[in-house]
Amino acid sequence: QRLLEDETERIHLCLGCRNMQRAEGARSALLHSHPSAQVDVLQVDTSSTTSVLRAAHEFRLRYNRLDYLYLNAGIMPNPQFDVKAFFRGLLSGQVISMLATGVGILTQKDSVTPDGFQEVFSTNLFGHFLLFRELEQVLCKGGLRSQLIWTSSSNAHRSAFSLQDVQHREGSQPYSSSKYASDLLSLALNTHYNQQGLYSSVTCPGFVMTNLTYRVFPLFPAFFWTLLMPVFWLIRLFTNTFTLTPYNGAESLFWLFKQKPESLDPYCKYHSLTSGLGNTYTEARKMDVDLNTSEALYEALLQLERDVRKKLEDQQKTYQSPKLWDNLEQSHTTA
Ligand SMILES: NC(=O)C1=CN([C@@H]2O[C@H](COP(=O)(O)OP(=O)(O)OC[C@H]3O[C@@H](n4cnc5c(N)ncnc54)[C@H](OP(=O)(O)O)[C@@H]3O)[C@@H](O)[C@H]2O)C=CC1
Ligand SMILES: CC(C)CCC[C@@H](C)[C@H]1CC[C@H]2C3=C(CC[C@]12C)[C@@]1(C)CCC(=O)[C@@H](C)[C@@H]1CC3
Repeated sequence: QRLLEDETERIHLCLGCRNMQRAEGARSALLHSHPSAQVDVLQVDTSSTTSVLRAAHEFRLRYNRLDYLYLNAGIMPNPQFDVKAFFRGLLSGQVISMLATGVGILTQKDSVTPDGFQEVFSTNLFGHFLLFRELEQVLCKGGLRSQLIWTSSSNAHRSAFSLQDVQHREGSQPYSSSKYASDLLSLALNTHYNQQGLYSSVTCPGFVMTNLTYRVFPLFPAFFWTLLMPVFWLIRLFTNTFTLTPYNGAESLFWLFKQKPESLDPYCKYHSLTSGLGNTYTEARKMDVDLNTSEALYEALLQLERDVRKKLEDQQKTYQSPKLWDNLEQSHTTA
């Protein structure tokens, strides 16, 4: 919606969604407000490697150029709200930081996908990485610039992430770990791809009322959140991270669309913020990331990618099934 409202650009949108019914709903809503817009849909489930490879194949058949890839899909499954930690936080000097980041008051219960990956890691990070790798040829094309824009979070925290456990099999904060990993990966992608005209950035939409946040209290009806709105507007006087609406949350995603990518700082996260008076703006904040860790994560993801390709090739040989996508056998082993 924010992109289509920008009348200075004539854009062609492709919505990558796992649920086609919802995708068609989103498409119809966009066409209703922008009847002459070009909006396509493409089925993709970022938690499934075969779905990602199939979607990328379909994308390459349909289009020969991609300028912006918004990597937004994300989950925070089975969130557990730690009431004690919340009240401890309220009494401490850290209230604002706790409300802005949610660090320390939320844990999640993760599961394993049929591919054998942790679901949060696969959905929030690895599926996007694989999609990007598959779309490299349409992104890095003909000396033109292109941008990857990750929806990360201020919940991303170094303490939740471990290079020894990149999928976060062991801990109880897979969401924070996956978002910290996206911050690291973005830095590594800038190191490896800027020369080819590809730039990567991370954003945080702030605290937005969406299905993801409603699930924090699954037993409460939706109007519970509406009742809390005056409390949230009050909190907004003390922290600018309560953007609350998806429209406000998308501020930094749109802002990045308008920037020259080479002017962006690879060590910064771009935050959507809303002032006490309700004015929304974007602010760059330095991330707690370093080159060595980002490189190590990048290598680990490349290895996982090789494993996925090998497994699929073996499956195809065993069952002699026809190839579903054309460049599976292409070597992606060099980085
Ligand atoms: N809400 C907030 O306060 C914050 C959100 N974020 C991030 O913003 C992003 C959007 O979340 P938000 O809008 O809040 O949450 P929602 O749950 O409302 O939306 C998540 C979106 O991701 C899609 N999605 C989930 N899993 C997959 C998958 N496996 N394959 C393809 N699409 C998938 C969902 O599709 P479907 O419609 O089929 O469910 C949905 O459209 C996430 O990355 C989240 O981590 C970051 C900071 C704060
Ligand atoms: C009942 C109380 C009056 C209000 C409780 C509010 C909490 C449920 C929210 C306060 C800060 C919120 C928050 C998130 C989830 C819901 C809260 C903890 C996130 C963790 C959601 C996902 C993100 O990526 C973070 C940036 C959010 C940070 C703030």
